[in-house]
Amino acid sequence: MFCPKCGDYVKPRVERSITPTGELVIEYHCPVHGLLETEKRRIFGDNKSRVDGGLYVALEGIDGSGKTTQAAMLYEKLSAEGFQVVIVREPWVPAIKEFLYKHDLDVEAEVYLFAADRIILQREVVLPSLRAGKIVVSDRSVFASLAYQSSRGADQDFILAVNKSVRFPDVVVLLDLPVEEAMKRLSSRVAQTRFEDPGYMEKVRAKYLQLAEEYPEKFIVVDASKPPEEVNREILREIVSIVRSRIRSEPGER
Ligand SMILES: Nc1ncnc2c1ncn2[C@@H]1O[C@H](COP(=O)(O)OP(=O)(O)OP(=O)(O)O)[C@@H](O)[C@H]1O
Ligand SMILES: Cc1cn([C@H]2C[C@H](O)[C@@H](COP(=O)(O)O)O2)c(=O)[nH]c1=O
Repeated sequence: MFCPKCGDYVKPRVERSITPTGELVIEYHCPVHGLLETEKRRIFGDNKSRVDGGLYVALEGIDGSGKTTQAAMLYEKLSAEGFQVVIVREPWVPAIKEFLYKHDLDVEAEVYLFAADRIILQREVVLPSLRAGKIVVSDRSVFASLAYQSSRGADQDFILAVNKSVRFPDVVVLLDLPVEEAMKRLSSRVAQTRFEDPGYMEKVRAKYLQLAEEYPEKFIVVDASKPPEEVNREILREIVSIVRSRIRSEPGER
């Protein structure tokens, strides 16, 4: 892509996001001079395929592992395949998120706040969407609490007990990435959170890999250091094969 400020072609950094009204926004950034071009696409199509009981897919991984990027790509591809897809993100409630980011809390208080936020999100969006046969792609889930808060010393059984009324995802895609690589990716961000400390992230990464062994029926571990399209192809292959076994088509449709 051409950058007028560089006066040359550059390999852009691509950021994808989804607006609440269902538009896919793709931004192309020059690595030196920032935003070059914004592309907007409507991605709500005539999607009729329902998945029996819905499918709750969580994207997990340390900060900067590419969850948001992959969520947007999954939305785009699964919608194009004719599925109804809903994207959500934890933390969900802005006031809870702001409080958690601002204050260095006692870890058990942190567990309660993340769980309260999750319960609100599930009642408001996740559970009704699953009942309607939609695919819910969630940027983080209860497994984030199991990885992050236990890495700060919270007991795993305590975290499970606090989250006892929470629905667990059907599938957890763990985007596994070395911390050094994640920190490089995050360095271009203006605001970094108190959670993005390399030593802490090493513990969190190890905990996620341990959880993948504890819950092998749920976890798909993906090498997130590959290019985004390649990572997405791998995730999509797994999700589509699960979804195909659960499709409920409307009469006269696919
Ligand atoms: N596979 C990839 N290879 C290289 N860069 C990537 C890849 N995936 C995402 N990125 C870039 O890394 C940065 C972080 O990605 P993204 O925001 O998707 O991560 P995240 O896991 O959602 O982070 P956070 O948990 O902090 O919100 C972005 O600049 C994104 O463009
Ligand atoms: C759900 C959840 C999240 N966290 C941490 C993990 C991240 O560092 C932040 C969320 O940041 P993001 O950039 O918006 O993904 O919160 C956590 O510690 N425990 C949880 O349960």
